[in-house]
Amino acid sequence: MGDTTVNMTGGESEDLPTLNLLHVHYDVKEYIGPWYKGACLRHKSNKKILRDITAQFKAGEITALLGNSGSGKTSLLDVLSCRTNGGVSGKVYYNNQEISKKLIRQKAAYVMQADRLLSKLTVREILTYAAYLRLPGNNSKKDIKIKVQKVINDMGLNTVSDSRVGGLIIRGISGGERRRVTIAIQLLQDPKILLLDEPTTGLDCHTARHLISKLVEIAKRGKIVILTIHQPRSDIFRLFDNVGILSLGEMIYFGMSKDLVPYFTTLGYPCPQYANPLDHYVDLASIDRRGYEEQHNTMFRVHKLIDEYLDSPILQDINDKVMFETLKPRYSFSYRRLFVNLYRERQNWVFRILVAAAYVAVMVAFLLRLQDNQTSIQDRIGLYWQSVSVASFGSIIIAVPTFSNLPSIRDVFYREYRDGLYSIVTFIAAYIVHLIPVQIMSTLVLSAVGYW
Ligand SMILES: Nc1ncnc2c1ncn2[C@@H]1O[C@H](COP(=O)(O)OP(=O)(O)OP(=O)(O)O)[C@@H](O)[C@H]1O
Repeated sequence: MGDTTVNMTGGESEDLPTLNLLHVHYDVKEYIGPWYKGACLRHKSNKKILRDITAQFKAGEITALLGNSGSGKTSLLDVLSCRTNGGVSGKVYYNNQEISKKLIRQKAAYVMQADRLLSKLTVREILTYAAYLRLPGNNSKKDIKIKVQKVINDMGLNTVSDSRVGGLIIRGISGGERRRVTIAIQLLQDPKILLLDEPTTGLDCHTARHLISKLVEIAKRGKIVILTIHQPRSDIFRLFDNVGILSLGEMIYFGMSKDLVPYFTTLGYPCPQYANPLDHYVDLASIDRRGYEEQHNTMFRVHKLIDEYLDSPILQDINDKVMFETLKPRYSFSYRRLFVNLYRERQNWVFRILVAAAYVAVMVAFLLRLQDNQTSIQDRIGLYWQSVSVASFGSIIIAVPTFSNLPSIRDVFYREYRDGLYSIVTFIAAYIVHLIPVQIMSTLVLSAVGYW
């Protein structure tokens, strides 16, 4: 599979890198009771943080995750970045490859909420030291300088590149610029996936919009950009390609931002004329805990929204896309490659043909002696029994040349299985499927000779 295939102008080619989630659940163990009882004596309970999350994030697109506090936005980013401390079930794939800590370290960068920057250094110095620490040692001084300048340009930090960052006592660059420096540090490694936990928190509306515009530009260069956000302005909402709204750890909407209002309108929740759609629908997905009745009513509404979304064509469409992109291609590529490899193994084919030809010769010699009378019936039955067993005995003979090929197939399988490219079942299924045409051909030949 190709990697980044989005061009610099934002134009997309067919094979975009994607991050797919399929029925992801995230649970943590909670210990209830006083701490001095220790982990063994305290009552353990399973806390469900995320339930049945299916989503697709594509390169070139920016996705915002929203929801009230505690809805599971940060936890979803944690799952995507393999930073969880509980049990994650379901599948998360990057480009049809199941994610692992190693893969995520290579492909993704995570920008946390807090900006931890050394106050006495300038923006350029901070980025240069970060580049020396993060980039491989074979980068020359000149390469580092070029990369630092590139991220400075990308994040629009040119005017402050030689200013000190500053801190609480001595003021330096602004809050928005500090955020952009933090993001620029992560961009040094040219990640394919950029995850940002509430990047606009603490910024005024104008600075927040400017920051999101920069992230849109970064996404257009072929990155997958996913961020969590609280109450974005409506002009910021329009910048997002996709929106995911979470409540109680479940999705109530995941899809294109332009489809958000039509989707909720069909459910009977149109957006009031002058309201910000995101504010309105995040409110709709929130639990009001001020009183029993309010809590009961809002809980009921949220569960209804979750059920509606689970039955929606939007989720069905995402589900189909994720299934298609994760399971089918790997199966078919595994099958196709095995087939091409085995097809080109001439000795394998020669043996198969020789076995079939030898058996046909025996059969013909035997059949020629048979006559059309009562005594030959027993011989004919014996011949048919023999023909049935030829497939299994033939396979044992054919296994001799196949075994010479097995070590390489086995080694490739172990490597790719460890990399999470496919499961054992997929590989065995591909191996069996590739044999079907050969088996059909040889069975047809044998049956035809037997019949005539
Ligand atoms: N390791 C953990 N152990 C126990 N509970 C956890 C753990 N991680 C998350 N949670 C709980 O899961 C829920 C979701 O947390 P999360 O931080 O993902 O919410 P959020 O939507 O990002 O909230 P906020 O907007 O306030 O940051 C919360 O109730 C939180 O307490």
